[in-house]
Amino acid sequence: MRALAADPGVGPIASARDLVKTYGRGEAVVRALDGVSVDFARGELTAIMGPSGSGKSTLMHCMAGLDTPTAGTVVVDGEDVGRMNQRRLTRLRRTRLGFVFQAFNLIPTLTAEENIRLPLDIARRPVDRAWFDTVVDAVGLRDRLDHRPGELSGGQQQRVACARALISRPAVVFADEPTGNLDSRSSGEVLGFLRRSVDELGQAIVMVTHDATAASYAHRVLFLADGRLVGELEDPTRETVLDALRGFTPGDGDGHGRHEQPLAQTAGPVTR
Ligand SMILES: Nc1ncnc2c1ncn2[C@@H]1O[C@H](COP(=O)(O)OP(=O)(O)OP(=O)(O)O)[C@@H](O)[C@H]1O
Repeated sequence: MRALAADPGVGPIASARDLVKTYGRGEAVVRALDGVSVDFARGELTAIMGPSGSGKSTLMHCMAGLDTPTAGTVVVDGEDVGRMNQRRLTRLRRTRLGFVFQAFNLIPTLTAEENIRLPLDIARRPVDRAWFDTVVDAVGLRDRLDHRPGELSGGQQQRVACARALISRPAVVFADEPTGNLDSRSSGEVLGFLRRSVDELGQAIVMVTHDATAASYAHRVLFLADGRLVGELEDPTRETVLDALRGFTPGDGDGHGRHEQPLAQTAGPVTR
């Protein structure tokens, strides 16, 4: 893969401060996020883990402007997401953010190449051929560009979705369970690509996952429990992630989870 110098910039590429998100009212209120402060670094793959219902997707959706926080601030690439109207939010998502979902969400009637170019075509922006080639070679899809999704394996389809997420050179790619529908070999291909796109292309990626192996590809893992950040691991391995997860005791009453090993407790923003 050809290494391109990423804009080093200054400060985190995305941050949240005191993020609260509640759903419902009165007795039925659910506090999905309960005061989350976090920084996501440039050129870093961050995994978010935690039990079902701990707020992982809500955090990602609030960071990406797909959901509106009840309180707190979200800044992405220097812009205060909470102050944007719908038109500016849509523009931010189209031009500055990339998305990869568990269901690949490819357009079945378009070829792999057309799917990859789609965000640029929708935004009526020209395709930078050199960048297109870099991304296509990085995902290893050069000889599949004329194929439609139905003619591709699950892993290949997800690699098309990854290339589509990167084609507009987004500030951040948000990946929600990107390997949830893949076998272990295809998962390895997709995760290897995501990690290389960070290390060699300077992309920032935030990935929600339940899978300790997937999390081990990250530079850093954040752990959520009951809408709060309860710990983090640097340079994780599958074993250290599993150890940390074993430290959670769902339903332990205080709602904060516990850890067998000294994960950083997150009273303030989690930063690298
Ligand atoms: N649109 C909604 N309306 C009401 N409650 C919601 C809504 N979205 C999420 N919740 C609740 O907020 C809490 C956090 O949900 P969220 O989907 O963020 O968790 P998660 O950690 O991503 O879970 P999972 O791993 O199961 O996907 C849960 O209790 C969930 O039921």
